[in-house]
Parts: sequence; structure tokens; C-alpha cells
Amino acid sequence: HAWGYGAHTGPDKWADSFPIANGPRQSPINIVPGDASYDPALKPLVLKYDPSTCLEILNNGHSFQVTFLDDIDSSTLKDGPVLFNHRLKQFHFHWGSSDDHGSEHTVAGTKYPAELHLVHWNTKYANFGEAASQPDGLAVVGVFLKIGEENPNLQKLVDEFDSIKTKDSQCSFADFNPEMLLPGCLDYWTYEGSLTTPPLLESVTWIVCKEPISVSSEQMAKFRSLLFSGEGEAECCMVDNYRPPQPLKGRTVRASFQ
Ligand SMILES: NS(O)(O)c1ccc(OCc2cn(-c3ccccc3)nn2)cc1
Ligand SMILES: [Zn+2]
Repeated sequence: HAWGYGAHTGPDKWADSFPIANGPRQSPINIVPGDASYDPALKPLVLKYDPSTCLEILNNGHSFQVTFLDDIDSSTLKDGPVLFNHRLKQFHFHWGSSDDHGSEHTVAGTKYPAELHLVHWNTKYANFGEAASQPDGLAVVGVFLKIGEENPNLQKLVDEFDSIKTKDSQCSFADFNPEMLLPGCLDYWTYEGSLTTPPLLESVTWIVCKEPISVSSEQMAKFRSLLFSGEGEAECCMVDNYRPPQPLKGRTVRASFQ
């Protein structure tokens, strides 16, 4: 399953190997704030992250990712739209080849230059792999990046890029608190969706923050210096690693705010 984001391997081709690509609850989607229904029963998000559970930063050939130790309840997501405790497994990003696009979710058609995904799994299941195949197995928090001030917390990630330039490279990475990547306001939209990359499993409760965080244009340029290609291969810049919005197919998007 050599899937990617290129002309021959990209999102329009994924259904060939992953027929669920045309399923009833695919992600991302275009969020239309006017169509979202405010749900007063939605609780505030409770995100508690422990920087000591940060393990490594890696280039997996699709994005760069920071992975966390998830064998105990130290970095968790509770409440919000979910009924069970979830553990943070990893976070990663999606971005474009220029500052005018790159996010996966869009808001009334607006594209952001990048989008952060904090991936959590429901601890009623044994592990991420088990949870990933259950309809209520995963909860992903999405945070938009908007061009503005340099983000000193993102810079800690950018400073590692020389060590993870090529596919399948990784290095140890410690004491990073992903809480520093969250916006001040945790108002969110939520809907039932899927992984946005193969295997596109329909197991994700999406929690998309309304407020973006900042990233500078120079920092975005450094994201684009990462490579899809492996060491010794023809260099292919890691850009446009996003899936475009998918059909809503009757789903309701709820808002935690009025
Ligand atoms: N972009 S996104 O946040 O929607 C997102 C988040 C997580 C993803 O995991 C890929 C994956 C790994 N596994 C797996 C299955 C069994 C055992 C171990 C791993 N299944 N899917 C993909 C996309
Ligand atoms: Zn993602």
C-alpha cells in the first residue's frame, strides 16, 4: 500500500486500496459555523499532558510526528464530547506548499497554512491499534496554524528538523509539553469522522478548536524543507500532505460554544 500525496499515490487514488475512502464518516470536512448546532451538554475539554512522557520526533514519510509513552494515564484527554478517558499517542501536522493552503479541515471554505493533530486513544481498549478499529476508539484534537508571530513552542520542533529531514529518520526528543501548542480558548466543533490518511478507519471523534495558534512564514518554510523521500533518494519536499474535505453525508457538527 504505497500511498502518498503525489499525482499517482494521492487522496484521489486511496479508494483503490482503501475502499472506506468513500465511506459514510470520512475526514476531514469543511466546517460551516452557521450549520453547526450549539450543544449546551458538551463539556469543556480537559487536556492534561505530562512532558516527561515525550519520547521521540520522527519523519514517517507522510509528516513529522512526536510520539508519547502511553502505557499509563499521564497524558490524557477527558470530557469534551467523549465519554471515556483517552491517552495521547502522538501529534503531527499537515501543511501546504505555500501559506495560503495546507490545513485538512476548512472553516466556511477558509484554508489555513497548517493543522496540528493530537491523537488520543480510548482506554476502554487495550492499545492504539485495538482502539483504531472501533467506532469510538480515537479522539483527535485539531488545531489550525495561522501566519503571524514566530511561535517559540513550534520552534522547539523546527530546531529538530535537521535530524529528521528524510523518511524513516528519528531522534530522541524529551520534555516537550504539547499543552504549549494549544490555543488560549478551547472552544471546539465536534463530529464523528475518520483517520485522514490510510487506513482511513472510521474511529475518530474529531474535536476541532475554533481558535488557531500562530506560526511565522519563516517557520512554515522550514516545515517545507522536510522530505517525503528517504536518504539517498531523489529529494522530494514534504509539502501538501493534506487530504481535502470529504462529503458530510448527513452528519451533524456540534459546537461547544454559542
Ligand atoms: N491524520 S489523523 O490524525 O486523522 C491520523 C492519526 C493516526 C493515524 O494512524 C495511522 C494508523 C496506525 N495504525 C495502526 C493500526 C494497528 C496497529 C498499530 C497502528 N492504524 N492507523 C493516521 C492518521
Ligand atoms: Zn493528521
